[in-house]
Amino acid sequence: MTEPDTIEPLDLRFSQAELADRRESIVEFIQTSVDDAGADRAVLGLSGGIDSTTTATLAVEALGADALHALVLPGEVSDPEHMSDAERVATELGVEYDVVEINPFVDLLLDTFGEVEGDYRAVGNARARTRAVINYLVANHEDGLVIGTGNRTEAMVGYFTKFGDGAVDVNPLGNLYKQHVRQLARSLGVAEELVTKTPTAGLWAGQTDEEELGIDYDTLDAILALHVDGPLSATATSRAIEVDEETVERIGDLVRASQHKRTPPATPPRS
Ligand SMILES: Nc1ncnc2c1ncn2[C@@H]1O[C@H](COP(=O)(O)OP(=O)(O)OC[C@H]2O[C@@H]([n+]3cccc(C(=O)O)c3)[C@H](O)[C@@H]2O)[C@@H](O)[C@H]1O
Ligand SMILES: Nc1ncnc2c1ncn2[C@@H]1O[C@H](COP(=O)(O)OP(=O)(O)OP(=O)(O)O)[C@@H](O)[C@H]1O
Ligand SMILES: [Mg+2]
Repeated sequence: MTEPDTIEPLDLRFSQAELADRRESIVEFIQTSVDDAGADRAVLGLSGGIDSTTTATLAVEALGADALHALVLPGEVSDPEHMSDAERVATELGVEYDVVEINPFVDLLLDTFGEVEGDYRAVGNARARTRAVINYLVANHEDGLVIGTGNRTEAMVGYFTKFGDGAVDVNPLGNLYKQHVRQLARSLGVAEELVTKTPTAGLWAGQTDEEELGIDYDTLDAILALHVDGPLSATATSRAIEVDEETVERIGDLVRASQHKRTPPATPPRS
């Protein structure tokens, strides 16, 4: 286990005792969610990334390998190495998994709406929503819950596709910042190359989260913890972690603008 000595600009990692508590409560949460829903099993998309690897590992701890069905869903722009990492994770965890190519579904959309071709955001989000359709097909058929992999960092800035990878029944990692996910993954024995792999949504060629967001995850975690979830003003946050105030304000704007993704669809008042 190769943990860095410290994390800049703000080390938010848990103590070993806190981490053990979090792990226990997440495992219990998965068990209770499936039990309370009267479900038999759980379905989860595996991408070869750290969020889905960690979630799958905890889901197996909670439910047993026999109760998890993993779906590896490559698309035209998926990195084949990530897909083989996903298959390796499923095999090592001993869970049933299917590999389903999403290209035919997405191609059908592009054949029908030719003008969308080249709109990488619209097409990328359609890839994420196609995966959601497949996850729910299997969940319906097997009386399963769809287990989400979203963490607090991406949820807060709306860095997910509405009704795409955001279309899930529960989010076990939803209260963890990205650096917590890495810490938890290491403690679970997830391979270091998966922990340190560059995070990518894999929605278009060459996409990386940090490049698209324009900020690295450790700085983003710090701004969320101090300013958005915490009491510090933008100015005080900027002083505390030596990030310019515009960046802190920009993150605050992303949180406000993505509120619609974290709440049920709005309706007009009843009277
Ligand atoms: N104020 C408002 N109230 C109600 N609805 C509102 C709205 N503003 C937009 N909308 C709706 O929301 C839509 C935009 O949301 P959405 O379709 O999600 O699209 P959008 O947020 O533009 O794109 C998704 C973002 O998440 C990233 N992503 C996606 C999937 C996975 C990951 C990852 O980390 O793995 C990251 C992706 O790279 C991209 O940056 C609009 O087209 C509109 O329909
Ligand atoms: N090719 C894929 N096959 C199956 N599921 C996928 C695929 N790509 C994305 N997903 C699902 O969408 C989720 C969101 O992607 P996201 O990139 O945020 O997480 P990750 O890939 O697990 O980790 P990282 O953020 O480090 O890349 C994934 O965790 C996974 O459940
Ligand atoms: Mg990813």
